[in-house]
Amino acid sequence: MALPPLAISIGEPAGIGPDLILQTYQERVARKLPAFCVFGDPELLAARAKRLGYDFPITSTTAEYAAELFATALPVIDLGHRIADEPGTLSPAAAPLVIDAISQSVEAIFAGKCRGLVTAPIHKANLYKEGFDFPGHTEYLADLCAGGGKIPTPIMMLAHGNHRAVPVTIHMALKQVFETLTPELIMENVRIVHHDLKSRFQLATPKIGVTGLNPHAGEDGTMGHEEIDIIVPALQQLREEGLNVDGPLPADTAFAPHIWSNYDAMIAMYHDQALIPVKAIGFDEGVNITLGLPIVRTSPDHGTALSLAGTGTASPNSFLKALAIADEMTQKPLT
Ligand SMILES: NC(=O)c1ccc[n+]([C@@H]2O[C@H](COP(=O)([O-])OP(=O)(O)OC[C@H]3O[C@@H](n4cnc5c(N)ncnc54)[C@H](O)[C@@H]3O)[C@@H](O)[C@H]2O)c1
Ligand SMILES: N[C@H](C(=O)O)[C@H](O)COP(=O)(O)O
Repeated sequence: MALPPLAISIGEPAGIGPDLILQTYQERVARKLPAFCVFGDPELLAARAKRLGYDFPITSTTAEYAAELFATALPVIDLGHRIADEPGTLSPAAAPLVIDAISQSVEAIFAGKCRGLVTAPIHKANLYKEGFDFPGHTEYLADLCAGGGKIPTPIMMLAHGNHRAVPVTIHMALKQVFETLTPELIMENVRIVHHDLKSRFQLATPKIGVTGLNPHAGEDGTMGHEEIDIIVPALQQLREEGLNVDGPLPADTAFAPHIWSNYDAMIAMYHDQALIPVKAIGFDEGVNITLGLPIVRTSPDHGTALSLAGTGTASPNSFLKALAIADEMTQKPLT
């Protein structure tokens, strides 16, 4: 039996998401891509396709028929929101489309109509203006996956090949990081990463590095106490549980490729500590993978790149990698 399609949420319509989706569909045969359907606005996609010179059909359908249609037309689940094709120009009116695309993709996955989600980039500030109450996809997806009165803890993992990095605190102001970090939060993150590396990446005995927070991992408490008070106790407890963890590693050297390569994942204390290395070694090829959820979700490692939207010059590489990883991950049972 044919696999259900992957869901793609359209992302910010003024950004490069629609361009990348169209370019990816155009390359479906050459790259032997898996079937996917877009949750979005078919008219917007048609207008962007015309602007970019693509002439394949774009058809409104339901997720059930998308895989069958995929060979002949780009299948779009029409969410009923009409947005003008104005690349580079943000409009708050796009927020309902962007948000519904994510939520309805998740609904289709839970209903077994789609098998995993690749998200095109959203413009976070544009959504906040319209009352979107989540810092990003990662936190919104956790909320959508809530069950039994519990919201799962989502983990943001950025991966460039086998170089994987995870921030313990995600989308928050730097000064909030100090109040948020606790041994419990670090342990919860490490346990989820350990679990998902085993179950989703077939790594039987994951080796995990954990960075410090302060310069030189605190230099024995002379440059900050979070290592001694928070990180070391967390690592001790995790070792007692049998996890293979090293740290606190000074964050400035932890991501040197010869050190990072010793670990299946490097866990850092805040967003930029973890994301800068992945984006620096290959902005074009990094993929954002959400762990800790009962669904598979991947995303390119870049944002909306408003100035490139509608120009046809945005690189599709990270988006293609995100699609490939979602395809691979959804062919193995999630445990
Ligand atoms: N997954 C997501 O939804 C996601 C990820 C990152 C950023 N964002 C959002 O995107 C918006 C813009 O963020 P930003 O400017 O910091 O980052 P950005 O990734 O959009 O752009 C950073 C730089 O990289 C370039 N760039 C980005 N993607 C490219 C591609 N595919 N090909 C060639 N060049 C590319 C841009 O032109 C720009 O110079 C923000 O609202 C941010 O929150 C969303
Ligand atoms: N922090 C991510 C990045 O910079 O690549 C990005 O904002 C995406 O976050 P979500 O996947 O939570 O939207």
